[in-house]
Amino acid sequence: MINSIEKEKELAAKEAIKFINNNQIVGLGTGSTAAYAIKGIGELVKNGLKIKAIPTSNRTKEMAILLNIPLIDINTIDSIDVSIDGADEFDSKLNLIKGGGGALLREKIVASLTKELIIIVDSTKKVDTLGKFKLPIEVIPFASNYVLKKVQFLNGEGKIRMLGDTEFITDEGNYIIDVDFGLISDPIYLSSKLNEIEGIVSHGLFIKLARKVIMGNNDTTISFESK
Ligand SMILES: O=C(CO)[C@H](O)[C@H](O)COP(=O)(O)O
Repeated sequence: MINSIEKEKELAAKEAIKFINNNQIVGLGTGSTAAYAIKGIGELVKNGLKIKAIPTSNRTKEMAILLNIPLIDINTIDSIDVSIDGADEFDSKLNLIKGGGGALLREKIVASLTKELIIIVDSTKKVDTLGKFKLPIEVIPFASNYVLKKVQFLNGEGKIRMLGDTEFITDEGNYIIDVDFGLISDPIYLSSKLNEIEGIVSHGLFIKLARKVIMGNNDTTISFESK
């Protein structure tokens, strides 16, 4: 039996894939919610949809290959028509925290190249103020201690993400530091301060990137559009 949160993820994904059209370049997100969309896109491709896709992680790439979704090299295109990805939190301005799955760097690059970024979530991801979910920050391993110290000056308490006894390593060979900033009242300010710190490759604050958030809500979906 599929539980209600999984149902919400699946409903949001099914709604989002309706926005994909023939001959588009499509960004494929990472995570359990994005996986429902990728599965749905696989079905559409099987039934004749012609797209070229750009995966945001090695995991997603493997899934796309298994589903025979044609891929294209991101370095050969100028823009992406539509991307579908998940999020760890979103607020009423459609600012996001992403990176729970550790793919934020490629996700943010894909999001930045995308004309229409559609975020799909279950109803637990909607917040008044971002920050209950610790902010993932991708750092080069050489700078991890330096960045831990620097985020303290921004009132952040960080920990290097571990996988068992060793550091979690991203697809780009970096570490993730998960930082508790408390509630983030000014995500634009925090984002700009983090962008100034040497050694941070990317962070999970996605500001003004999402066009639309589709949230599963019990047996239906609710869409939030950016203004
Ligand atoms: O940002 C992400 C991966 O880096 C995911 O989109 C985010 O963590 C949400 O994942 P899920 O859909 O499994 O809750």
